[in-house]
Amino acid sequence: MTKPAGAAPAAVPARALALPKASPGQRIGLFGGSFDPPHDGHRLASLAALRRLRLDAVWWLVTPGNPLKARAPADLARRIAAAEALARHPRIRVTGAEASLATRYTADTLSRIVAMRPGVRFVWLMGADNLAQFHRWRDWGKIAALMPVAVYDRPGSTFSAPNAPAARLLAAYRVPERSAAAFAGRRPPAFIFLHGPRSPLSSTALRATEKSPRAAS
Ligand SMILES: Nc1ncnc2c1ncn2[C@@H]1O[C@H](COP(=O)(O)OP(=O)(O)OP(=O)(O)O)[C@@H](O)[C@H]1O
Ligand SMILES: O=C(O)c1ccc[n+]([C@@H]2O[C@H](COP(=O)([O-])O)[C@@H](O)[C@H]2O)c1
Repeated sequence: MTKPAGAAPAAVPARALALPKASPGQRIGLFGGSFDPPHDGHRLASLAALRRLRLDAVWWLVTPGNPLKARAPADLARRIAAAEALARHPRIRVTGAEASLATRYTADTLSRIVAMRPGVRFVWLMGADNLAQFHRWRDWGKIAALMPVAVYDRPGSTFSAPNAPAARLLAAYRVPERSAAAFAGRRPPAFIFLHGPRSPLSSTALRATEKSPRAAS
């Protein structure tokens, strides 16, 4: 049932606010996103990263809000619940930990996560569209210095992403796809562009096709 406009945000369950556990040496992909709503494109990119980068798990970091997006996303509890329902994979973990860390910018979030889970080999994952604006993120160079960055191909960004300002600046650290299996163990900065099956899905398109109960009847 659709939530009435103006309803108070639902509470995020405590288990979803805690940072997941990981052991030193484990390889964890961090996939930050609005997930508003989550879709199979998120799942496709996550499963490809799990397999190609030989990750132990991918954590979906459902953000309280992308600092570059003016539009506020749907409430966090709903997005987390939807992401959990969609992920359905033993190695994909959905977390709202960024909200409890009370960080707004990814560089700050990742600094905290690295400090809280010493010895874990984290990789920052993002779709190719985000690489195009990565140079506009706060302290993006700090992110690249903190952990290897893996970019997954996405329709509309296949050819533009490698020419994005951040991609040019990271070009000297680009690792060929044939070395993907050892990528998570590399000392940052390291950057890889993964190609594979692409999904045309986007949250923007899904929001546009969402029907109100009145329109659906
Ligand atoms: N179809 C897709 N293929 C590859 N990566 C994707 C795809 N959809 C989203 N991503 C990546 O997933 C991460 C989270 O994206 P997000 O939750 O904003 O979804 P989105 O579909 O891009 O949403 P929106 O249309 O609202 O911007 C980003 O790194 C984004 O690049
Ligand atoms: O830190 C920043 O400056 C920054 C700017 C834009 C986006 N991000 C993060 O990038 C991730 C993807 O965002 P989105 O909205 O494209 O799903 C999400 O974790 C955001 O918080 C971070």
